[in-house]
Amino acid sequence: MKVVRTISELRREITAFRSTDAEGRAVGFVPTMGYLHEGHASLLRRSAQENGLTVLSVFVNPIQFGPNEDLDKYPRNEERDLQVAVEAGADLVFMPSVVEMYPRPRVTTVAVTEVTDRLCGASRPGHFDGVATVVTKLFNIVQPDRAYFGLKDAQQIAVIERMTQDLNIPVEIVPCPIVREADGLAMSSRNVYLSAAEREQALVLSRSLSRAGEWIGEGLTADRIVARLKDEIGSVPLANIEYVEILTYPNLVPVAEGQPLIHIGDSLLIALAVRFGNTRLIDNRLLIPKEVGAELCSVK
Ligand SMILES: Nc1ncnc2c1ncn2[C@@H]1O[C@H](COP(=O)(O)OP(=O)(O)OP(=O)(O)O)[C@@H](O)[C@H]1O
Ligand SMILES: CC(C)(CO)[C@@H](O)C(=O)[O-]
Ligand code: BAL
Repeated sequence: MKVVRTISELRREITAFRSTDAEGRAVGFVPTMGYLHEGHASLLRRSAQENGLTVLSVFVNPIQFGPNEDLDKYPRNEERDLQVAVEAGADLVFMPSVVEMYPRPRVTTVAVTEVTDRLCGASRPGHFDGVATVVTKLFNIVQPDRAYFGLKDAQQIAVIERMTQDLNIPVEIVPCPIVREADGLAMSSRNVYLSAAEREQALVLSRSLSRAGEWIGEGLTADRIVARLKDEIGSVPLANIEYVEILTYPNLVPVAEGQPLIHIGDSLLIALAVRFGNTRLIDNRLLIPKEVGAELCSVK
């Protein structure tokens, strides 16, 4: 595994791979903000299985953080990241500085509308402009055949899929299932911020999302299920709900009112963002039509 810090070095390595790989194998790309965990490792392993070269980027992208967010304290550990990366099958790790990625004042922004109107797009203004802009830059730098993203950030996948279609970026977006701790908590670099009491109470997120599947089976409508989720999460003393929403996926629009969800033909996303102290956690459950009311959709 090789570590590179400049765009020119990275391009040299990828060009060398493409021009010398006798079988013409594909380039897979896993963009991250580092502090790697098993969720990131699952994306790397999948890429390593499906491609001849797996490129990992580790870059805490300042332009996707709001002014009062956790950019300065976002967890970092380069040494551990490299260990996780090598074990999961990364071939090339791109760890650029902020100056390497943004060498001068930026006058260009990639803005994706509509699919960013709700959920994290609404609660983190400007966040997805920052994500779409850096992901476009990274796609242009790496020029991968496939890029791997986790469904924990389901809206991010919807945004990037739409962006690559609208802008004809020649990359296949591969959505990958959410990896959870044994007790159900979705893995996240931000879990490290949680106190023991917050960590314990945060289990309400995965627990209530599982119950929502049962409520769909009982024939409840979206507003009833949202109300029940809010009651269940709200009853946990340390939880502060930012949003709980049920939307169609990947268009991310509200479902028709008054209709039992079990009868809706679209894929559905049940998504939530909840604060425990200063830590903002997200989690979701994606259901595909034949499985509405039954199993969690797992994207193969
Ligand atoms: N638990 C998980 N399962 C699967 N993929 C994940 C998981 N957590 C993060 N990812 C994916 O890893 C990629 C990089 O995400 P990122 O580095 O922001 O990690 P993170 O743990 O989500 O961090 P945080 O939520 O604290 O920002 C994204 O595509 C993200 O969806
Ligand atoms: C895709 C991404 C690496 C862009 O900074 C980030 O939003 C993330 O880690 O999900
Ligand atoms: N995985 C999402 C990155 C962020 O929270 O900024």
